[in-house]
Amino acid sequence: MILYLNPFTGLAGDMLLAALLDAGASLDAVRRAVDLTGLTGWRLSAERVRTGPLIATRVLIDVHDDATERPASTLIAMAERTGLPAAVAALTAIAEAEGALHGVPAAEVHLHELGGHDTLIDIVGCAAALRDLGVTRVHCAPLPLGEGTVRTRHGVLPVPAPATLALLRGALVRGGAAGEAVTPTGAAVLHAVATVYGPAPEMELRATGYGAGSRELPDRPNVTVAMLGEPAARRDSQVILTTNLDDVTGEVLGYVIERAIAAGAADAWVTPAVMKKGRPAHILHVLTSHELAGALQDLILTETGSLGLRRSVVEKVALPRNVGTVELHGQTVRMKHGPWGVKPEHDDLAKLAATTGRPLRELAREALDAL
Ligand SMILES: O=C([S-])c1cc(C(=O)S)c[n+]([C@@H]2O[C@H](COP(=O)(O)O)[C@@H](O)[C@H]2O)c1
Ligand code: NI
Repeated sequence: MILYLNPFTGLAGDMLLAALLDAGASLDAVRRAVDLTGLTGWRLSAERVRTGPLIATRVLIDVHDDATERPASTLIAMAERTGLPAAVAALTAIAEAEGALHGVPAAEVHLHELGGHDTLIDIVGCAAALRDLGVTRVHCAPLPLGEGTVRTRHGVLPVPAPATLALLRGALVRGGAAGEAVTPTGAAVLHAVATVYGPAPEMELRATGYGAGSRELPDRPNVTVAMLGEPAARRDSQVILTTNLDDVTGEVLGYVIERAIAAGAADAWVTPAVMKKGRPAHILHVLTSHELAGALQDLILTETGSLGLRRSVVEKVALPRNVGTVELHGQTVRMKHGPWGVKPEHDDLAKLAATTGRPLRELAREALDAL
């Protein structure tokens, strides 16, 4: 599952967790993960709230008699008990950022506000929610940096907070948004899951979630928006390279097709044509990924001697398929299962026909019977 985030007014750890819960993550799964940390006396709930004109989810964290500051190493050890690598990575990144900012080794960092229970619950909660939703890739629109100052136990700091900025190295950011729009906790989770910044990836949208922040804004809902989708693999963008050839032998055409396939082309073929001046010719077509298009273009031009070709971007539609096998006359034959039925792999049948001397069509029937 792909997650695309629109940090409309910003992104804090609690807003991200709320957005993931609103998009369908299980609150029980999140609570079970937090429980594994060994933290005691905490309660986590989610409520539907109005923020501006929108209804969104807000998370509420309630903790009794807990420490409000901790060494970073304590939080990391607690996160390690959850078996959630993203939670450990996020807390380790906070320790490293804080260590670099304050000039102490990461292992000796003592966290103030960031050492509280809410940091642990937000980070472990986000990691558990991402796992529960089956998220494998996170994309995010440019993050609004906010402006002003923030009062911390370090004293007054600029916004974005130094820890947030350190955690956002490599991220796409933009101006705008009021106050502390992105917090170190939100930035740490984005960092830990190797977020890709930019426009929404192509995906089939499955669910959306609105995660509310704690502040009310005068003119807009204070939300982070989560969009969940499946990769749009069935509509893969590819390139077709074509060139008209009236002075190339059949031998060269066959050779170029073989070389193109060996170089990774998805397919290569020729069609007959009658060109200008009534010349009989062939059109060579090579279907390829964008990545291989350059190399295949060079191959075609070098081997055919053509002075040019056409490139067009096409949408390739591929139905889902699985490959199984059957054993036939002591050999393995691959069987392609698609939505339309099953088909034996021709290359395997041809090999079997060569070694057994049996007719190809009979072997195809036997392979289907062997299923
Ligand atoms: O706790 C520490 S050491 C701390 C460091 C810094 C630096 O930028 S350095 C900033 N803060 C502020 O604490 C809160 C934490 O907010 P979360 O929502 O991420 O829990 C935030 O205002 C930071 O700017 C704390
Ligand atoms: Ni700090």
